[in-house]
Amino acid sequence: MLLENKVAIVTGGSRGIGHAIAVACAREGADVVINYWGDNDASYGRRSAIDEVVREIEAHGRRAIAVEGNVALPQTGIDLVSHAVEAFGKVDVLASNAGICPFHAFLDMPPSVLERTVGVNLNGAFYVTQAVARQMKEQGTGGAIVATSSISALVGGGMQTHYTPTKAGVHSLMQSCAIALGPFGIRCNSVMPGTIATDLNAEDLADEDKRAYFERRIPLGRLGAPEDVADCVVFLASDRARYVTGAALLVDGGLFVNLQ
Ligand SMILES: NC(=O)C1=CN([C@@H]2O[C@H](COP(=O)(O)OP(=O)(O)OC[C@H]3O[C@@H](n4cnc5c(N)ncnc54)[C@H](OP(=O)(O)O)[C@@H]3O)[C@@H](O)[C@H]2O)C=CC1
Ligand SMILES: C[C@H](O)[C@@H]1OC(=O)[C@H](O)[C@@H]1O
Repeated sequence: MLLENKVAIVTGGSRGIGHAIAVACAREGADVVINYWGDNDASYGRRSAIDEVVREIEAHGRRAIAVEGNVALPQTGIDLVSHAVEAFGKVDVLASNAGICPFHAFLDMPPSVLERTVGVNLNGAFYVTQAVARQMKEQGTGGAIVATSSISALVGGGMQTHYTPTKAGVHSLMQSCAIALGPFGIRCNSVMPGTIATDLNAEDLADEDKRAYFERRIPLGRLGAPEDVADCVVFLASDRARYVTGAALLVDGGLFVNLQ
């Protein structure tokens, strides 16, 4: 098992890619602290979603706790670490994954949409990474941090002008943290998913033409599944990637390179 007896924190673990990461970590032998938020209209019933993640982790014979909290707030990272240490004694792995992408046109983008997106996606990744890295440094046994960036760190989106810079920022954050934290044996990498079918883009991909366009453009011929990303996160979090830090792994079925 790749993460035997490790303790992992996964932000945004109630749904989509984070759900798959949390379960993959457990399958590979880790106990997991799952963060979620649920502060939106569509979030009714999220508690049952997180309960299901806990059940799936326990079915792998591992322990799980769910911790509600908005990652945009510095205190949430601190709380996640406290809960992990109290419940499991340490933190070995962080999957900084929570993110939002409220599609919006550029010219009439309200400041509130920009600020919320930057707050959750970029500031949130910073605060949680900082809190976890402080704990890992104190433990003195290194650690692995894997952030969910995106193919959108490398290419644009007309309805994502507030979002793509946050994903470039997350990638850059991992590069700089690799330098800052390397001396403590803490590795920092990112995954860059392409188009993965989740709640984040369900509405966007309900457009049959758009969905068909992606399926045609992706050389492997299908949209990604959350598990495609989760397995790569587990690899980067594991000792198999012991000499990998500051790297970004595209998980996109070949979408990025397919110009023509
Ligand atoms: N889907 C895709 O094609 C791609 C996604 N990504 C990135 O992957 C990550 C996960 O996305 P995906 O699984 O698709 O999205 P989902 O919408 O399916 O899940 C988002 C998760 O983030 C949580 N979350 C949202 N806001 C906050 C917050 N303020 N504090 C804590 N948790 C929060 C949600 O919690 P709750 O359930 O409580 O609302 C949920 O668990 C994001 O960072 C996204 O940018 C990158 C590339 C492609
Ligand atoms: C939400 C989008 O469909 C998804 O998010 C990303 O980061 C990818 O670039 C996709 O556009």
